[in-house]
Amino acid sequence: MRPYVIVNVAVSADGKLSTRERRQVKISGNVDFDRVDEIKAGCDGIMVGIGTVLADDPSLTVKSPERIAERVKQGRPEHPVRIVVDSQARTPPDAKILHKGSGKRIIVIAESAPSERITALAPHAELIKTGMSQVDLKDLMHKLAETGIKKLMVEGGGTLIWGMISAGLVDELIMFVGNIIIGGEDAPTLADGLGFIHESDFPVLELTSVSPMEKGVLIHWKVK
Ligand SMILES: NC(=O)c1ccc[n+]([C@@H]2O[C@H](COP(=O)([O-])OP(=O)(O)OC[C@H]3O[C@@H](n4cnc5c(N)ncnc54)[C@H](O)[C@@H]3O)[C@@H](O)[C@H]2O)c1
Ligand SMILES: Nc1nc(=O)c(N)c(NC[C@H](O)[C@H](O)[C@H](O)COP(=O)(O)O)[nH]1
Repeated sequence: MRPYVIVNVAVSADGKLSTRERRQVKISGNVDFDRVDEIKAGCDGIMVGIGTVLADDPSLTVKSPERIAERVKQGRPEHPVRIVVDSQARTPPDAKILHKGSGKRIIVIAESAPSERITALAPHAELIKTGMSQVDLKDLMHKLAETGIKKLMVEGGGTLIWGMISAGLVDELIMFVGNIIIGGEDAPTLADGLGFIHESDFPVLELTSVSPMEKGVLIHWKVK
């Protein structure tokens, strides 16, 4: 048992998520941000990797007051449960994700996380421990499903998305491809990590829709 997992990202025309300095870049505009907000509002959880928290300091809250009101009307919390995959508990205790907006936060750590960092984070978030030196994403999905997370959005970055895809944990991939080229062999891409070697291991996608949006293209894929 695991949640239905949607990966949503904005990439440049050359497939990058940000610059090689991991500086956040405006790839899409307000129309796309509103589209992302709608998906987020429809999910029970939203998850990012620690690299994204350190680079962007996102809050990952639902932004539209109407969507928040609709969630509350349905008896759901204002925001999806916010989850950080953070093996060594590096989330800064003053990170926006821990302080902006109401609701539950989960920091997912590995057995080897230093105890003093765990102590610093404990007042701000629920901690889930899984995996020895790195978070065990399969086990995490199982645990999240047990807490009632049925639909989960993953917003990046490239290392976490690779981890999720290579473990066969992604159902849908939604990507906005923008009209800029970022370049740089060290700039994060949609799926970083080690990469597959054998063609037989490549996850195969099924194209479900393509549409022009803002100055780029919105692509929906299903993972077969
Ligand atoms: N354009 C977009 O839509 C978008 C969205 C999110 C992030 N970003 C960008 O992505 C960059 C961050 O990406 P990143 O790759 O450095 O970091 P990331 O956010 O993918 O976090 C990676 C970290 O997650 C942790 N982790 C623990 N267990 C793991 C596992 N089993 N598999 C994979 N990771 C695991 C590791 O500590 C790893 O270093 C930033 O520059 C950010 O701006 C862009
Ligand atoms: N859709 C989209 N277009 C972009 O051009 C871009 N750079 C991102 N990147 C993802 C971004 O990092 C997070 O969506 C915000 O950082 C959320 O942060 P807030 O909740 O607003 O604090 N996303």
